[in-house]
Parts: sequence; C-alpha cells; structure tokens
Amino acid sequence: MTDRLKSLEWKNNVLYLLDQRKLPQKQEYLACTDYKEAAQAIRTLAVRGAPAIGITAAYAMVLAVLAFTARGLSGESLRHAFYAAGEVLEQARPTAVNLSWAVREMEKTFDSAEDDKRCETLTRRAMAMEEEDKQLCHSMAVHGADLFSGKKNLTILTHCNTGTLATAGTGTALGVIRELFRRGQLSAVYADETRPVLQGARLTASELRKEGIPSILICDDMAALVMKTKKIDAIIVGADRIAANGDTANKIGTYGLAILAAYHHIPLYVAAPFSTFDFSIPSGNHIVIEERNPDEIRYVGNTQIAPADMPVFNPAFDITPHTLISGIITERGVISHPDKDSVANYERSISHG
Ligand SMILES: CSC[C@H]1O[C@H](OP(=O)(O)O)[C@H](O)[C@@H]1O
Repeated sequence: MTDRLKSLEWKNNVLYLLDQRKLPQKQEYLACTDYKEAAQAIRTLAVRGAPAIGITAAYAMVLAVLAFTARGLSGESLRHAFYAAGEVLEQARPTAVNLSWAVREMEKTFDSAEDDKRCETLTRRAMAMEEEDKQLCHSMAVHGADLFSGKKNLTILTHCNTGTLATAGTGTALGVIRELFRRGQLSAVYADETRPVLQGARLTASELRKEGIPSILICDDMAALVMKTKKIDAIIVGADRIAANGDTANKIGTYGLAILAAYHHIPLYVAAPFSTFDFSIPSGNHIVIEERNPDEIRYVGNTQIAPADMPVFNPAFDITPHTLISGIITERGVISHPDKDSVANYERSISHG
C-alpha cells in the first residue's frame, strides 16, 4: 500500500505535524516541543481537520505537563498551568468541537491521575485518543460503504478534506470513499477545490492521486452543473460540530451543496465520530462560526487577487440543517434522516457503551 500522508506523529516526546500549508508542493514537518507551537499550528491550519486538531491538542497538553513538571511545578500551581494551557489550545479555533472535547478529556485524565504517574498517564490517554480515532475511521468507513451495498460504478462528490490529513486514521468522508474503492464499487470521485484555503485541490486531490483513486477536481462553482450532468450518486462530507438535532457545521460551501443536492434529489451524507457531536446545543443556531483572516480570500498562495483594502467576509464554516442531510455516518452505524430523537438515541448508545 502506498504510504499515506499522515497528519501527525508523536515520537520521543515531540509532536511532529505535517505542515499542510505547504502541500502539495512540499512535505515538511513542524517539530513541536511546546504547547504554544501546537496552538499556533492549529490556528494557522498547519494542522487542520476536526479530529486531527483534537488529537493535536491532546498531545500538546502532554507537552505542557512535561514542561511544567520539568520546571518543578506541582499541586495546584501545576493544575492551574495545565488548565491554562488547555484554554490557549481551545481558543485556537472555535468551531470544531473535537478540540474542546479533547481538552476536556485531558483535564479529566489530569485530575484522576496519580501525581507520580501524571505525565505517563496523560501520554497514554493522548496515544489512546489517536488509536481510537483510527478505529472510529475504520468503523465509519464500513458503515458508510454498507449504505451502498450491491451498487456498482458509484460516483461520489466530496468537499474540503476529510482524509488522513484531517484525522489519525483513513478519514471520515474520505474513509468511506476509500472503502468503496477497496470494495471495487467506486467509479469516480469529484473533489471540489474548496476556496479559499483549497483543502480539496491541495489535500484531497493529493490523497486520492497518491492511492490511484479515480478522481476529478472541480471548482466549487461547478457543483451544480456536475450534479445536473454527471450522475452523482451521493455527496459525502465531514463535520466540525453536530448539534443535538443533527444540524451540522462543516466547511463553508457545504450548505450550498446540500441545497443543490436536495434540488437534484441526490443524498448528502455527513461522516463524523461521536467526538464531533455537541449534545449540549439544541440546534445549529448555537454553533460559533469561525471567521478567518481576510487575506485568505485576497490572496491565493502568495498571489494577490483582490485590492489589499477590499472588505472581505471569510466564514470558515456554515451550517447545514438536518432536514437536508440524508444520514450521519457514525462509528455505530448511520443515523438516517437525523433529528433530535434519532440523535438522542445515538447519544444513549454512546453513553451506555
Ligand atoms: C474530518 S473533519 C474535516 C473537516 O474539517 C475541515 O475544516 P478545516 O480544514 O478548516 O479544519 C472541514 O470542515 C472538514 O469537513
């Protein structure tokens, strides 16, 4: 199997992050030894993708506790410093709930760990989080591909990047696509470029080409024509935060794809693990949408494409109402036509193990 692009690696108490800003031209790694470096990597999208930034934050909190302990901090001063580091990481990006979920998990592990084993316990928890994500990706891939049992020559459209660069495993939406390819059911993938940061053109295209998965790159504004003329069997996307009624925050442009899909009677599926659900909020209206640096739109790479003083609106995500979602592919199966009742059943299945 061709080596896949890995988003991150923990080795000898150093967190190596593949700098996704440099892809596809260069494969360079950031060697993070300080939690603030990891926070900056999340903030600048050197590492991105909801699950990947959650796992990055978990390892960054290990870096924090190693540094604080080495400085002789202990007891309440250590706990205060550790929680403060978590706050810095959590504030790096507001929309993906995986980030705050991971910080809460590490705080719980910190508080329950024995003093003399705290660093080891936290390291094991972060490594377990990474391993869990690999398993979650596999389970989602199986449940997602099973949706298409018996179907051949499938053509799937996907948005942004949801593969090995966004997770610790084979991906969420892209993990399902990989499994369909492995099962011999896939005819082609249409990947859109995903302006302004171009995760589709730069990252998804790289992942698909590297593995010989038949794929076609399109501009975002071609989606309507492609749905009208190219026999799209389904649209599969990822998620950054899913509310208790199934409303889903995902990369900007997803909401438009969902409206187009409904018009063309094409099912749209969201693939996401339990750590992407925010059961504490009743609907998508409560999800904070990150607004990013205007220069992400005024420039493509280093090339200026708009006046330097041009006012810009740059939301990184939008909200797709659950009524436009045919199913949410999770590690426990598919929540078909999600609503507050079916999502509540899923939550119960998670909390009851
Ligand atoms: C597997 S979740 C990936 C999810 O994250 C992306 O956002 P970003 O690239 O800004 O981190 C996008 O919303 C994807 O669906």
